[in-house]
Amino acid sequence: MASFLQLAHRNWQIAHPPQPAKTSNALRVGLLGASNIAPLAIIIPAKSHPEIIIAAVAARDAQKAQAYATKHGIPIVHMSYQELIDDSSIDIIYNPLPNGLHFEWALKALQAGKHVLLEKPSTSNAAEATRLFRHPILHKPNAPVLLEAFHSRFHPAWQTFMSLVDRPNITSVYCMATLFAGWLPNDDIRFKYDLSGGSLMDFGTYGILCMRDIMGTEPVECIEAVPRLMPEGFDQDCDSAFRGKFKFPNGALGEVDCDLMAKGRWPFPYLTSRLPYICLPRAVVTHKEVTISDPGLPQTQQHVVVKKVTLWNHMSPMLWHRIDIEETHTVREKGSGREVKRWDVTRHEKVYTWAESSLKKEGSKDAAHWSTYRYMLEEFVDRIRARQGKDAVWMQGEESIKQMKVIDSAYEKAGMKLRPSSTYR
Ligand SMILES: NC(=O)C1=CN([C@@H]2O[C@H](COP(=O)(O)OP(=O)(O)OC[C@H]3O[C@@H](n4cnc5c(N)ncnc54)[C@H](OP(=O)(O)O)[C@@H]3O)[C@@H](O)[C@H]2O)C=CC1
Ligand SMILES: O=C1OC[C@@H](O)[C@H](O)[C@H]1O
Repeated sequence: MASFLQLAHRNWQIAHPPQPAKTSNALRVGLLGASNIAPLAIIIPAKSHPEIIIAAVAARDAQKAQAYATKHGIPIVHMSYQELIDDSSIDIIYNPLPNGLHFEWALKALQAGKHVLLEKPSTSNAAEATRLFRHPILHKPNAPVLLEAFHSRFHPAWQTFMSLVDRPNITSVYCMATLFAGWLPNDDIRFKYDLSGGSLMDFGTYGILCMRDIMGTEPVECIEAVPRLMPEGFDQDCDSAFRGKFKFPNGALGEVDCDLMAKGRWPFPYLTSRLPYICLPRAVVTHKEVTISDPGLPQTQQHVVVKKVTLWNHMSPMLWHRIDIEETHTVREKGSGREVKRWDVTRHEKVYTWAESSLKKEGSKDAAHWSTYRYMLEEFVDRIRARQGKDAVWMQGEESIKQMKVIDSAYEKAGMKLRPSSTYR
């Protein structure tokens, strides 16, 4: 009961953060589109950031833009995306348009001298990502800041989980996320090929990022790719689910499993004490057996450990998460290999703020109401102000390119078309 109240309180705080006064030089953000995600991803996080003002919104439909602005207290409404980008009072453009419009509107915003917070996946494919992140505009003095908004990696739970992984000894990584069928309509932007949809482009991007981050290197090859296409009558170039297996240079395997129309894999309404875990998004890392020093043992015996580390709810750890560290210890005879004894040790960690982490983050001002998006916003502003600390978390443009290369490789392995490139230059 106490932990349920804590969970409810934490989530209430995230939705209702404190609202300190804005500084006189606060950065002004313009929103492209009256999107579903902006309230969670930037409008609410901005409330508690003294240096961020949500100043303007533009939507294709003026009435929709006006209604959105009124609902969220946004002072300026623009009649078109271009008008927003041309607004000289705006410093930052937040781009949560459908994936297929990310490249064009991010580049237009950069060309207008704006910083850009760009929703994931950054672009439609690796060719676009390369053009965008290696654009000369980003490599001149005082270049604007461009960030692919992979919010989850900014959270201390993810960083702490990563510190528990023993990279050289990883044998496999499994990242999964599902959404039950019916949550998204069949004509959602995520299921339209022309808008660069697909489950791999959506939930799958988190899995790919987690896998790459955990491994700390790039896969050599996508060795298996199993898409489930949209139902008949809908866009058959789009995957509603995707499972991809990747081989890494040290032989380790990575598997990404995502489903935006899951049936029978979601626990509701058959909740039992065990089931809630079954379909929760998670990242699981298994390691090979390692020998550890155990001075209490006779010379003829050895002590080995196999470790598995799981982060439950890796995409939205601020709502709830748990890190499981499970170790299987074995003592065996060196010569014969005979097992002398075996036991399991399991511990759990929860890390909602840096103060709860075994890692330290110098100068962090975080608080219990910070979501993954709020952590990211802090780093984004610090980067714009050129005051990022030595422990700064970031997503480099080159990583965004690698991310899209892995996605492309999986679509190619599945025999599917790559998502279409924009003709904008
Ligand atoms: N970081 C995160 O946690 C999340 C990120 N995302 C990402 O954010 C982006 C948007 O997702 P979400 O907010 O759910 O999407 P929405 O369905 O709300 O679409 C976003 C906006 O796209 C605009 N749009 C422009 N052209 C089209 C078109 N042809 N068809 C439909 N919409 C169009 C609409 O703008 P207008 O108002 O002008 O009509 C709409 O407001 C995606 O890239 C997604 O991957 C999504 C959810 C979570
Ligand atoms: O990024 C995302 O996170 C939350 C999901 O519901 C959504 O489909 C996805 O775009």
